Amino acid sequence: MAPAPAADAEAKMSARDVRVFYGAKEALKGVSVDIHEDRVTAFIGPSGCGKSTFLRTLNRMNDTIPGARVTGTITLDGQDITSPDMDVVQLRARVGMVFQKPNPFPKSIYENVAYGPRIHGLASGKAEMDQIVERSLKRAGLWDEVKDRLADSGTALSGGQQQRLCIARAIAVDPEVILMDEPCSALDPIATARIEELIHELRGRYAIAIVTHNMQQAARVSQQTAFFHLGELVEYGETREIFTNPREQRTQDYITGRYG
Ligand SMILES: Nc1ncnc2c1ncn2[C@@H]1O[C@H](COP(=O)(O)OP(=O)(O)OP(=O)(O)O)[C@@H](O)[C@H]1O
Repeated sequence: MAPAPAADAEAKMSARDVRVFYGAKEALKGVSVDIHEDRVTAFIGPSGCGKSTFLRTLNRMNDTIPGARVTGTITLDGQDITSPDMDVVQLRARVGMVFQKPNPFPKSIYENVAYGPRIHGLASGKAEMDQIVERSLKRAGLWDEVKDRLADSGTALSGGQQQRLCIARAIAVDPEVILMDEPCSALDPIATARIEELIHELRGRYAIAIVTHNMQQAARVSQQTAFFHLGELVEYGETREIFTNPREQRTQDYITGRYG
């Protein structure tokens, strides 16, 4: 196999030769991908190919899985995040995550957003916290729908609203990167369209990486695409190229629906 290319100094995050083992099983086999500040990067591929496993390496969520082991280098602004010295609580504030199933805390809408800034000491008082909550909900496109009921429970919102609340919660701690793991798969088409619009609006402010099994969605929201198959990164490049002129036969077969 060719040696992994050097880290891209322009990239927000660079993964090089990343391998993930669950016990003895190698689920990810030497993946090298860059995440850029001003772009949305989509991870696509058939079920079980390792998309979510790779996404989780970017903020060390695999640390929470017993038996999981990660090798290789992953940098954030040039700093190696795999180092044992890395403060993972700080890392997960800088590299936030939104999950497949909306998972608001069983607390008020306000508290869902204020929780992170409070534990990270980002607000010096109530007025500042109110501002953070308002700004985060506005950026997540939810403010107008909830501004008159901030004390209501986050879990009482619709699925799409709950997912936007989770995005507001991620935004509230002022992250640099947002990871989204199939954020629309539990949502109806209207709520999905709303999240896709939101991803467009957030691009440029945050580096975004999204796992999706929906190729149309990858084509709509991303500028870069990485195609995974059986734990390998088969092809990575501009979304337009991947979908119109893939270099690899396996990519061609996947995007034309031959498997998946
Ligand atoms: N916690 C775990 N323990 C053991 N094996 C795991 C674990 N999580 C994932 N795997 C295995 O690692 C491989 C990659 O899984 P992963 O969930 O990353 O794939 P994926 O491409 O995101 O799939 P999907 O689209 O179905 O979510 C699969 O073979 C899966 O069974």
